[in-house]
Amino acid sequence: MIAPSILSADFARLADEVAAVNGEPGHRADWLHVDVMDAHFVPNLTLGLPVVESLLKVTDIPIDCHLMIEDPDRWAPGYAEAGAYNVTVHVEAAKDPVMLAKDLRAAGAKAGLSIKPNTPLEPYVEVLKHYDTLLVMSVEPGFGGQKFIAEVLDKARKAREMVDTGHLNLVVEIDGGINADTIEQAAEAGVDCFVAGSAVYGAEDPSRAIEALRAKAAPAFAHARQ
Ligand SMILES: O=C(CO)[C@@H](O)[C@H](O)COP(=O)(O)O
Repeated sequence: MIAPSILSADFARLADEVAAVNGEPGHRADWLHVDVMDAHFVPNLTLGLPVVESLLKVTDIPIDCHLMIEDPDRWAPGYAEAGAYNVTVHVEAAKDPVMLAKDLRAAGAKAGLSIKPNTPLEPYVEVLKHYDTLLVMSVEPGFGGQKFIAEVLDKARKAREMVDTGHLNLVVEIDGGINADTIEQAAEAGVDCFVAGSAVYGAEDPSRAIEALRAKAAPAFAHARQ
């Protein structure tokens, strides 16, 4: 799956920017990645629930909210109640991630857990049994257009192995620095869903960029599953 991140879109023309990734099958975003930043958990400020509510009115692409905020236990369920498809919180910020996953699911969303590049996976394997998505950050959260940190692929590989052996049941998603040069390595590592901001919205034709990313990932994705 390809999930364009609207962080790299033109915020003054959001509805048009969303329409630009809602093309024919093959050119269409599978999920629309929405980065919520609070200027506390990360040093950047983006958008919040009112904008997500507006986006939900203009698209049927499942909305994948990535909450880079403090106190997600308090704020994240609101995004699920609004109708976001997947709501991801940071393990470094959640106070009770197991209870939070239950709250998100009870509100009708998939529950996602994100880990920063320097956060190890192992301590959270039991917690991840309550989640539907693992978002492996391949840049420090906060800004688009950063360089891919290849070292995080070990975490994606471990997660894939646990999914394949039935220890976990989740979508492995990666976020940060994904482009035509890096997507193959991520697909080889067993990633299912690729967030791409600048590689999609920095392209002249975002829907063609999605198609190109998918074409790069597909053979490596298939190879990793042989
Ligand atoms: O969460 C984040 C950044 O914190 C991402 O979703 C970025 O929006 C990805 O942008 P690119 O690295 O693909 O340009």
